[in-house]
Amino acid sequence: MGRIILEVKDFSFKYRQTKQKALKNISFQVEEGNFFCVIGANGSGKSTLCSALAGLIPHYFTGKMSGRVIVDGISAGESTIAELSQKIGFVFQNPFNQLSYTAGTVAEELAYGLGNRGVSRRMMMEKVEFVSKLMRIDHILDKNPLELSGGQVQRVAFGSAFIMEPEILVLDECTTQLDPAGSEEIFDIVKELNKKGVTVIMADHDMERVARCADKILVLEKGRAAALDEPKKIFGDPEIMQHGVGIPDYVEITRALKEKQYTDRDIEIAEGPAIEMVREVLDRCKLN
Ligand SMILES: Nc1ncnc2c1ncn2[C@@H]1O[C@H](COP(=O)(O)OP(=O)(O)OP(=O)(O)O)[C@@H](O)[C@H]1O
Repeated sequence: MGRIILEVKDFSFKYRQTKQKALKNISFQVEEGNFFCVIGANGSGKSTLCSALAGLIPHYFTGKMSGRVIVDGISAGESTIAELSQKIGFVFQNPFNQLSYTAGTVAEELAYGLGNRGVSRRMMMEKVEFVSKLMRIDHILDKNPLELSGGQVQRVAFGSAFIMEPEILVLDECTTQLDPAGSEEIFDIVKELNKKGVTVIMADHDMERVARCADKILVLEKGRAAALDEPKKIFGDPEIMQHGVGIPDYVEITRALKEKQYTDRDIEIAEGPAIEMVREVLDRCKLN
């Protein structure tokens, strides 16, 4: 087992305005370099968990909290958001909430966090240029962030997170404003960063994407951890849909082939191996 970079210990949280707890006794560990996904029905607590990992709980959202979130040895509850931001970058569902609202241009918005870190002006400009090209926003660097479309703001939010070169990225349904092609383009960048060693924690509704990316999956159900395992075990469990989550199409197809005894292979969760299985079955049908 690799080094544990993030640990959640018996964590519970209730927003001040609500009666029910949004998270109940959640415990898990994330290994450095892993791609860790969080899935669950609407309202199951995914965003609340992401907020706790990024330190927005308890520093921004108030309520009743117990248990601990430990990020690379630091207790999130006892350190500041500024300290945590040295280690964690996040992109949230609503990118407009992530704008600084003090920057006059996209370039200033991207450089905002670097300014707080005392990075030299030359270095800042180099980094802004690199990240803006990566996120394909180099043509809007002089625009006011408040005049951008949702998709552009989402790209700026990603750029602002990437520019800080965090060890951990927390992504909460972070491509809601992008079209499918834009969304895939950004996930290719996220996967590339993950390959280079960045730990990714991602809440997402797209089960194909989760199955393709995740090393481990946490299933939340009404604020509780309903399951925690590798993708093949999670999606291979016939009971998984009872927790309010969908399964990738590839699992449905390969499970049907297995149940109807067209194959004795195990279910597949990803596109490539699932297509291979369907081909094998078709070839065998042709021979018979
Ligand atoms: N800022 C908030 N103030 C009060 N209650 C909140 C707040 N944010 C979330 N909640 C409540 O906490 C519970 C968990 O919500 P949360 O947004 O974490 O779930 P989710 O799994 O991310 O849902 P979705 O998939 O719809 O984004 C819900 O009952 C929700 O109403």
